[in-house]
Amino acid sequence: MPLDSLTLMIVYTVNVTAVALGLSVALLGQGSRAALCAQASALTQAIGWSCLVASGFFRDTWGDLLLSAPAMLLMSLSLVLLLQAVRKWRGRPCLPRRLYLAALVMPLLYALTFHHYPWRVGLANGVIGAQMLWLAAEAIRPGAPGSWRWRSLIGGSMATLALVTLWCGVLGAFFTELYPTFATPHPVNLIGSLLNNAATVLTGIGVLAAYREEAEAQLKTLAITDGLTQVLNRRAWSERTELQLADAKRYGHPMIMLMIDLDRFKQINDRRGHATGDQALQLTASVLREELRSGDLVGRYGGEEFCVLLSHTNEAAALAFDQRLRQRLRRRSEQELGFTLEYSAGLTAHRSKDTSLDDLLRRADAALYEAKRAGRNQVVMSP
Ligand SMILES: Nc1nc2c(ncn2[C@@H]2O[C@H](COP(=O)(O)OP(=O)(O)OP(=O)(O)O)[C@@H](O)[C@H]2O)c(=O)[nH]1
Repeated sequence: MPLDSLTLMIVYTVNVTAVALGLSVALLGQGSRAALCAQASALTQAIGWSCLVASGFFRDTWGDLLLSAPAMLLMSLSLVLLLQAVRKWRGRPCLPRRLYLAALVMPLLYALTFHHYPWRVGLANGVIGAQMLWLAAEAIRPGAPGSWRWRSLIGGSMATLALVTLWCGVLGAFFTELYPTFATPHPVNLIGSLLNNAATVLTGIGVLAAYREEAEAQLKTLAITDGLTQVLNRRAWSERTELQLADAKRYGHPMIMLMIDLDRFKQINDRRGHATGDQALQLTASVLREELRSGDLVGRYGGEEFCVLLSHTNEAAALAFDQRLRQRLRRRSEQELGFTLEYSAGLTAHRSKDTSLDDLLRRADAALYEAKRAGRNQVVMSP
């Protein structure tokens, strides 16, 4: 029995609606902007296809125009939304808002040229096919985050659909008698409908896989980050420092550890409130991040105590770093908090006979204690 193009399209519309509803149930309220874009994309696509199939029952009447032009708008919009989701998942900047307006241009031209079949079919399929190609390229392009699993599902589906859609456009524009309506039982329509069905399911799975990856990455970041200051927490800092120290031992790089403790922090809390104390900690972390180089490590070691590992650094450079840090913290705290933040620090260099991180921590801690005892607001180097 030959395949019936219209039935395939109706089945496809049911399928795309089911995927859209399924994604909404699975992802709604998960707090990911990319997942929200992907859900909105699936819903607009489902409504768009419903309009397009319905328009087939009003061929060449006002009803046809009133249903198929919005269908083009929704399909184009759906691809822009999925493109935004993929870009977010790949850590790329969002596209400008005017792109959403650009999605209006094709449906407008489609409506204006509605009575010129080759034009409108060529235009609509050409633009939608090009959008699919862009989306496929964005998913597949190397050099940005994202596992090959979801990228190949979304990229592969979009690339395949782009070819079919562009081919429909060529047939409609240049071989109109072979392709008089989108429901013509032409092989490209039949194959297109089957591929659309498969691609919708695969894209839906790709979206779920991308969201899962995003959620996993967020959990990993949460597990290693101090919630208040956004620097490494004690465990993550210690683990990474151990690795760097092992490297330093093997290759003989100079390494410095600096233990920093804010001065009279209890007074700040008592006099200005805990919220100001928290702001002071956040400011200190921000100043530390600004001063550090990419290979250095900073972690929150305790309440108002930070540990810094300066790699490829000798004592003189570490003392210069301490001076810069002190000045910047003083300037920014006066500007942003309205009082001066100061700290004491203990500094020690990595030695070849150190057996573990604890050896450095012990010396840095003793030096810090000396700095406090000597009147605070200074750095003491371990002998
Ligand atoms: N606001 C705020 N305070 C914290 C946090 N963690 C620890 N603290 C406070 O930090 C203060 C540390 O006080 P102390 O150990 O006496 O140290 P200090 O007042 O800085 O005195 P010195 O170190 O001798 O200069 C305590 O009052 C803690 O409650 C935090 O996350 N937020």
